Order: sequence, then C-alpha cells, then structure tokens
Amino acid sequence: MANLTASNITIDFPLYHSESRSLKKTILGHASARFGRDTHNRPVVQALRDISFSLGSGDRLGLIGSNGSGKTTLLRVLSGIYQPTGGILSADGRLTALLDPGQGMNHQLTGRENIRLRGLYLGLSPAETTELVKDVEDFSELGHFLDLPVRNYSSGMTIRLAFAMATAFPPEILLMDEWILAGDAVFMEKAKKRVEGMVRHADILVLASHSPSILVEWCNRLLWIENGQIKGDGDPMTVLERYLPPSAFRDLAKVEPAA
Ligand SMILES: Nc1ncnc2c1ncn2[C@@H]1O[C@H](COP(=O)(O)OP(=O)(O)OP(=O)(O)O)[C@@H](O)[C@H]1O
Repeated sequence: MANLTASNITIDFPLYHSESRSLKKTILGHASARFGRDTHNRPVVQALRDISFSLGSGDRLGLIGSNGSGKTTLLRVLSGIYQPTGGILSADGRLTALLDPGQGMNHQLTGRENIRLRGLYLGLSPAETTELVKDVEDFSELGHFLDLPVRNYSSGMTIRLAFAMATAFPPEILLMDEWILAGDAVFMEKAKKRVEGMVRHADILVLASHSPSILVEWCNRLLWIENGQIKGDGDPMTVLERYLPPSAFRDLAKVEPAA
C-alpha cells in the first residue's frame, strides 16, 4: 500500500545578492507574508508554509493556485529534489517524478540509447531491457525518431519519450507537473488512460495544473495553494467553486467529475 504524507512542510529560499537596492525595494514593496528572514537574518522567500496532507492508495491529488503560489516547489519537495527547511515528509512506495521533460535524459544520445540507459539505471536484465525498449517504442509511437539523438526531437516528442519511459514500469507514486499536458490530444488521451490504469491499481498521483477541467477529470482531491499556504483542500468541485470566478465555475460544472 503506497503512502505519501507531508507534515508541516516549509521551505525558504535564501535571496542572494540581497544587498542590491532594487531587491530591497522589491522586498519592501511586497508587504505580504511571502518574504522573511531566516535564523541567520538573511532575506528569504517563503515558498511553502506548513503544508500538510496524507495520501493513500487510489488518491489523485491535484495542485492548483496562481503563478508563483508554490505548486512546482511542492512537487520538487515531494520528489526529494528539495530538502524542506521545516516539517517531515514520508513516502512509502516506488516514486516517479515527471517534473521536467528532459530530466534524466542525455540529449546527445538517441531515444533508444536513452531507454537502454534507463534499463541499466533500473538494474534490469537484458531481457527486461528489451521489454522496456519495446514498451516505450509502442507507447511513444516515435518510429524512426527513436534512432535519432533526442536533441532533434520536438518538445512534444520529448514529452512522449519521457512519459513512456517513466511509466513503462508503473510507479506506486507518480508526481507530474503540467508540462505533460502539453502533448497533442491523441497522446494526452493515451497518457490519461495509462495514468488511470496505474491509479486503478491502487497508486498515488499528484498533478499540478492550471487547467480546472483537467484537474476535475484526473483528480479526486484538490489542494489549493496560495502564497505558499493551503487555502483549500477537498473534493475538486468544492475547491474550484471557491477558486474560480463564478462564470468560469458555471462553465466547468458541465465537466464530469472523476469517479
Ligand atoms: N530556486 C528558487 N530560488 C528562489 N526562489 C524560488 C526558487 N524556486 C521557486 N522560488 C519561489 O518560490 C515561489 C513558488 O514558486 P513555484 O515555481 O513553486 O510556483 P508555481 O505555483 O509552480 O508557479 P507557476 O504556476 O507560475 O508555475 C515563487 O515565489 C518563486 O519565486
């Protein structure tokens, strides 16, 4: 049974070169609680404040909030890229993070070479690596492009390869930033089916997006983050009713909520 629990996660980013006059003015100009000082009295951006939630098998959590609210930072903390400055994070289950399309890929190597490299990294046997290559080849539908260096791929093609590689062996905890939603419509439908299949097998999804309709379709719980703090947590439509302007919420009400 997978589990992902955040208890009072807090993260402060130090502001370097803070002696500059313009930065001081910026900080003073933002009277909001977003800027502060750490224990060494250095200026910091308070990117996340006391974020707590607990997810178990079958939970599909959407992250919503305005630009700079802290969604990507939270995904990076959950994936282990950032160490929180406060709070405790506990993750139980094989975790895959799709946070940056090019992550973990060598752009000088071909798609096929990158898949084999991933097989080595995962410690797969030669037979399992062959299976991985076949699965990624079928799912990504990149055809002959798999034998070209990744630097020659379009951004959509890189997304196909990254998603196919990351999900070939279903992770128990999948973290996704919304770049994955930039794929074309046909691929999006396939990706959605694969994620749905993974979640049906009792796993966890955390997805950050600005698209209310995608969040309603993919998620069964929403965390609304504003200024690094939780402003809403609950059923997607209930949270979105508070988050969206009334007219946008009325339009959204036509979308079927996730089962
Ligand atoms: N490495 C960093 N150093 C300093 N500040 C950072 C760093 N990363 C993020 N921040 C700050 O943390 C805050 C949250 O940023 P984050 O990228 O998590 O927001 P977001 O909700 O994903 O935004 P968007 O919707 O625009 O992608 C912002 O104020 C940002 O400037």
